[in-house]
Amino acid sequence: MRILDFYSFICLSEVVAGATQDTICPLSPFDRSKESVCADPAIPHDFDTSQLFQNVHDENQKPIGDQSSWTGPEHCVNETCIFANEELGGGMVVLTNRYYAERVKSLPRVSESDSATPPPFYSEEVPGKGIGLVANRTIRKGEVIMVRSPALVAHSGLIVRMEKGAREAFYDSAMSKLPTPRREEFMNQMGEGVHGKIETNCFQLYIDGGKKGSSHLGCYPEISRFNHDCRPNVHYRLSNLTHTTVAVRDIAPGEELSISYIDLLLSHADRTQRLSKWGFQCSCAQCTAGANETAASDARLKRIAQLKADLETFNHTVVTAETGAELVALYHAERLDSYLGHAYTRAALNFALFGDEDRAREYAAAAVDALEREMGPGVADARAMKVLAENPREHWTWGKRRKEKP
Ligand SMILES: C[S@@+](CC[C@H](N)C(=O)[O-])C[C@H]1O[C@@H](n2cnc3c(N)ncnc32)[C@H](O)[C@@H]1O
Repeated sequence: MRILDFYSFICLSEVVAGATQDTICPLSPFDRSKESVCADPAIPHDFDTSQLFQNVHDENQKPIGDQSSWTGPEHCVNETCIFANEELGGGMVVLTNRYYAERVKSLPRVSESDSATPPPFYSEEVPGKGIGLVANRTIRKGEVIMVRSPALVAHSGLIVRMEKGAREAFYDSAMSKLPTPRREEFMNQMGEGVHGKIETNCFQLYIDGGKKGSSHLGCYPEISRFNHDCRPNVHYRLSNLTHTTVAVRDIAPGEELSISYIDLLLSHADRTQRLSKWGFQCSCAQCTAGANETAASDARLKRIAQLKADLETFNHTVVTAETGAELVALYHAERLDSYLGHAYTRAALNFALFGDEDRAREYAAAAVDALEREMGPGVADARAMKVLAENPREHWTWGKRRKEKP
């Protein structure tokens, strides 16, 4: 049995480029190489509207805006139409078919008031990267920086398939539905025309939990000013349509705020190749380090991949109680601050399997702290780790099967 099978009870989502998997299955903003993780692009044409609210309707959650504040469908090209809401987050347009529009309308409302106020950053030109966000005060690890709803949500497949001329007119019409400040914010983003801005700045979302054809792009104009760093100091998560950014380490005044656009566990060569698809060469400290440092980092990343594979195999004799601790130490050495939740989780479970009570408690408590920062307060994975931290001996993994090597 692979240990991953029972991890999946606890870790509902695997870390995918710094995001969590939810009603929307988010990937990195730009990392289209991972599309197959969530869905393939086919659109459900015949759908039963009685099923629309099945997964997302919750009596206690207000849907995303008053239904009457939505306009559309308008300007339909084949099945793709414009739906707009001037009230939400300063204005939102949704370019999709009727099925997904209904899903979007039923998602919970975003509470932008959870953002840090006044903003703990300013924007300025950063050498070699265009505009970026810079801290205007110390930002503490765990602080929520921004909570935002998108200005534009577009069905990736439908937009790509649209004939270019029709698409331009469609975009013009969509932009006209946004209130002027929101439209200006959107149009100020990097990229040529609306399509270029979508390609450069938007995050991949999977409405409908990754079901076939549910891939959309969500554009958050303020978030799009975050530059990429291979060892970012800010983590983002997407839940429903809400984009939340959180500091993963203390950030000093004057330091640039960064997120990652790609999977951070890739080697230097793979990261470079991945980022080149979006037309830039990464100038972060990790990518511009000397040859020796780059080789040492790549060696650590290789070892991380090996340890993760070993830990996933239930009866693996290579694994000792210390394997998880080594994994966590490597994550720290690599400054993978946005991925610590799962590293600590793996280590805590491994200590429990070996019957080491103190270390299971210690690592499970650290996992709770990291998971809540990365995935949000009270997330199921963190709750599961809390149970382990409180009483390792009662945990179902306690002392099970895995034995120290003689
Ligand atoms: C989402 S935008 C980020 C904000 C952008 N700098 C601006 O002026 O609006 C992504 C673009 O920023 C630039 N960029 C982001 N991170 C970078 C990095 N680490 N190194 C070099 N350029 C970067 C690239 O041009 C990239 O296509």
